[in-house]
Amino acid sequence: MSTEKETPLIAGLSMPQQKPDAAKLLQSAREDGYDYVITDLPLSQEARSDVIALTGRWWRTSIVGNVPEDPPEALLKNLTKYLEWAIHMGIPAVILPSPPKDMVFEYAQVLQSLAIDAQSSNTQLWIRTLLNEESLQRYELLTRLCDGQPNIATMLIMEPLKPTSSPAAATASQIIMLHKAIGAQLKAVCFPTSVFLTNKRGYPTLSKSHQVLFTEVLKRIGRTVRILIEGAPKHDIPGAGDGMGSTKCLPYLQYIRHIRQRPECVAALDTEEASLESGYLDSLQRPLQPLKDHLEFSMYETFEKDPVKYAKYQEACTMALSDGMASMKPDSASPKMITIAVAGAGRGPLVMRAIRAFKSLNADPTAVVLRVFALEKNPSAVVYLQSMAQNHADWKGIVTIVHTDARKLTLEHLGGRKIDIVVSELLGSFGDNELSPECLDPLLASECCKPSTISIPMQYTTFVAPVSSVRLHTDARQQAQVPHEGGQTLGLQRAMETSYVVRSHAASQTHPEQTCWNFQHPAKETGMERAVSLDFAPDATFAAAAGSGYGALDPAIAGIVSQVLPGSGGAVTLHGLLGSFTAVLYASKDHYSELSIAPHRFSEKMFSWFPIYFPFREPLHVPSGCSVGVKMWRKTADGRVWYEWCAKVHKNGTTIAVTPIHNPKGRSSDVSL
Ligand SMILES: C[S@@+](CC[C@H](N)C(=O)[O-])C[C@H]1O[C@@H](n2cnc3c(N)ncnc32)[C@H](O)[C@@H]1O
Repeated sequence: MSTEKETPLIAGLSMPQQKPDAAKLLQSAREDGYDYVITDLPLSQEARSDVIALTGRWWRTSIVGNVPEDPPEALLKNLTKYLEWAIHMGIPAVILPSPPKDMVFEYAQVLQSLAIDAQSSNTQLWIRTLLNEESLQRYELLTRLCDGQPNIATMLIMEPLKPTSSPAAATASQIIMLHKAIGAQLKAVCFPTSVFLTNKRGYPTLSKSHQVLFTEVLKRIGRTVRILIEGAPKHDIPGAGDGMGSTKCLPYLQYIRHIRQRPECVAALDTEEASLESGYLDSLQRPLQPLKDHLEFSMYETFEKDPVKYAKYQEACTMALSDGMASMKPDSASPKMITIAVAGAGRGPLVMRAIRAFKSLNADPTAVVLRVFALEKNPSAVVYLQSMAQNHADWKGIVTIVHTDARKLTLEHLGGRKIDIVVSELLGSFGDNELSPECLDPLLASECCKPSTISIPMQYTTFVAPVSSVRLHTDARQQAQVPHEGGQTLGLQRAMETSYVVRSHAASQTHPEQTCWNFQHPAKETGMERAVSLDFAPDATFAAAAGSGYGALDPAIAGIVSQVLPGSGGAVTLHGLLGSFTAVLYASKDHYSELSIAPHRFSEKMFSWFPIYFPFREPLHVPSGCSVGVKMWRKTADGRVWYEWCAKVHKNGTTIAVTPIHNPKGRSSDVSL
């Protein structure tokens, strides 16, 4: 199925020999199917025929400006003139040279004030960046100097890859750098016509390594990335394709489209999961607080579309029921009753799955029967549950709705019956951050439960990893200005001391995640507070990008990137921490069922949870060979739970840099009990 229309590949063409006549180039490029063309920007007072040939609409939609690679001094002198004109014309994006080697500070100074001006015309500034450490570091320094200015982004220039004795290792190190670029606001990828090889039929094709890199880009940010073909055509194929234009560049576009249509790219971009997620993609959300707030109907509906979560719960219920039935002593007098309480039933999907699990075991009704209590504190959801209990054939006579906070359940609510199995889904992206422990522990310790009562989930473990992403950091900073409750803006301190749920393709996890802490039900440890110190050593540096880890990583590529590469502990800039969790729903001698969003064991195709981002107030630079120490706390007091976090950079026992402790006393963000 072609989905070209829904997710257009936005491709542009740059043919330096045809400049400056953007009007002519645009006409033939569009006939060939390109969406936009690149033209060198004029210096003020330079006369150009295309300025009068094209109306403003074309400049605003179909032209990307290019700042020529002048010598450094001339570049700095002319930058303002070039950009003033682009801003005046409302050109959507301008491509700029990489910062000159010894003039990054000077370049940043001019660029930052121009970028602020360019915001008025929504003009993005794309900095040419090569896929090598030096070029990426220079770009990163530039963006740090420009203080995460949101309209400064990177355009990656694909170069011919050097022949190497180990192509897999070469591709792996390129992928690591690619992930860094994606985390650094990658907006466009440029293929010079010279990187294309020629296939047997004379058509352009990319090397295997370039194909892997490009596929990775499409899988991650294919919905937003711009593609650019640059340079004179090198493949002259008479009568090739159906393009009408005279650019002879159609075969390059056809090849790019061909890669875009590969199943792995289409799968990553066009599944229902991807379209449901797209609203969340790279957009920071405050975590839900289902205990304090009442969820809306549409939110329950969205949750219920998850193809994995409920299947896993049904699996776990089946395991628990079958273990429970196997251990029952036969009693001919009356059937045994198994009592399940669903704590936080919402609209009832877990009730349904518990019933289906019981039915799947084909138990003899004279020997065992099921009772289900659906506990819910949201009055609107209770209305729905009541309707289900009265009308759904599978629920009638089995399900009782109890409108209560699970912490306040009494034996009276249950007609004197104690609970055998508590099923709940009170989990957040960081496992315990929707206060599952605070809700389940009182219930499991109450008169309603027995020492043998089983909880599904039985336990959950929280993970954390350092993350590099200019994009996430910039977006968190922007939250400072976004009006929140009561129309108040958050302010910078609060914005950077708040955690955000985000499905990000623009974040690269720099080290494998490590275990933070764990909660078990029934509780094995007393107290709800936790603290952990973690050390992320430099030699473990890898680039299993957070985005991909969450579902879309090609196992072949995952195999490559998770290798520890020689010299891979290079310098990196961290922008915060990425949290995730794994929940063991049920485990026994014979059975095991879990769900997980931890990148190392992600439950494929599950989209109920996205990772949680804890920002650092300022980016933290980690020089090559240094370790990162992370400390996190879960604190509780006065009916509130909150997290505090900080990090340090150290080498051989000496601390080189630290972040402040974020969110002390929960002054900026917390979860209400
Ligand atoms: C994340 S939703 C899950 C709903 C449903 N089980 C599902 O999977 O779609 C959590 C539900 O638990 C309810 N909830 C949270 N804390 C609760 C508590 N202490 N007692 C009763 N219900 C609670 C919320 O109102 C919400 O309906």
